[in-house]
Amino acid sequence: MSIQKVAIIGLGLLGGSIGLAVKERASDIQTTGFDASADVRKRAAERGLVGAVAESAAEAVREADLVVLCVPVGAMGAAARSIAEALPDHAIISDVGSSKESVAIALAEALPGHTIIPAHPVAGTEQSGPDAGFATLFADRWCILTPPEGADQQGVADLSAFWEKLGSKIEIMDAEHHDLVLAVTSHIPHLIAYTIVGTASDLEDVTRSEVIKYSAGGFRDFTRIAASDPIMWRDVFLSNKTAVLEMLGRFSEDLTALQRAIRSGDGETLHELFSRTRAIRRSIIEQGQDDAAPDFGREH
Ligand SMILES: NC(=O)C1=CN([C@@H]2O[C@H](COP(=O)(O)OP(=O)(O)OC[C@H]3O[C@@H](n4cnc5c(N)ncnc54)[C@H](O)[C@@H]3O)[C@@H](O)[C@H]2O)C=CC1
Ligand SMILES: O=C(O)C(=O)Cc1ccc(O)cc1
Repeated sequence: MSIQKVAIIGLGLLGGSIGLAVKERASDIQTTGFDASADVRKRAAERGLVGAVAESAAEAVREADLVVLCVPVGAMGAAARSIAEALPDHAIISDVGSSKESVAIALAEALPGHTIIPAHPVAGTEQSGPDAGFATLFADRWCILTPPEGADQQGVADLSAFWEKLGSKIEIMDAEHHDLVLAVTSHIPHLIAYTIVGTASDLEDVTRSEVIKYSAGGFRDFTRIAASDPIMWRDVFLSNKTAVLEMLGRFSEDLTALQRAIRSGDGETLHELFSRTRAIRRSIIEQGQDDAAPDFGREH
């Protein structure tokens, strides 16, 4: 069955972008939306992020074929519970959370018997809120679906077709693998950015004005990432604890090896690593995926 009515719960960057992308690229699909914040609901209505802004989560989902939960991962369980009584039996429940195993568990607990197909559009910016969304966010970006074992295949096909209409490329993998891969490619890079910007601001002999004045180089890229939403990222690290700690262990070992190379004057080790990483950056650019690199923010 093709999806005709989509309910979006959470009308910030991701929810708003889905609404705008549907309006621009799949205008035959009707959208309703709800956000727990009255201010966000008001702004969402002013910007026309969805066809209709509902006054409750239940009202938003009552006729939906697909519900997409676009709230911080720590709020997925509560958002799912808030739609439980009004959810049509046939509806697909999905989400856009940055971590997948814990979200899958929270959704399955809140909505037993429903078709749940978690997803993660690997597309975003450091901005958040109802003014941050834009229609092209998902164009040419991966959307990773993590259907649980035995998931309804028609539902997976319908959800894939929905994301393809918004311009995404689809990949399917299990939730545990997703969480390991994203720990390395997204979560730890954010943790490193939060750390380096925090360390610089803590240094007593580096004044705040010097940090700003000399931030034209690599530090500036880190400050963009470190400006990402604090609630969203708190929830990502708490929910993807196992994979992040596993990958952080490996990262610390590699950092210690570099520390040793610097201390012992081992230029060969440094040069070999930096050449390898330069080749990785170049191959990302050759594949037309340079937006996925640290300088990720796009004008919109
Ligand atoms: N920001 C990014 O670049 C990306 C974020 N994600 C994921 O998307 C999700 C949403 O992130 P953003 O849109 O960036 O956040 P956002 O902060 O822009 O929007 C989240 C919205 O959810 C609302 N909300 C919170 N709890 C709610 C509830 N129980 N019911 C209804 N509304 C509720 C908030 O009021 C807020 O307006 C997160 O799970 C995040 O991990 C995924 C890909 C990229
Ligand atoms: O702004 C950036 O650099 C990002 O990395 C955006 C982003 C944040 C979280 C995701 O789960 C996916 C993409």
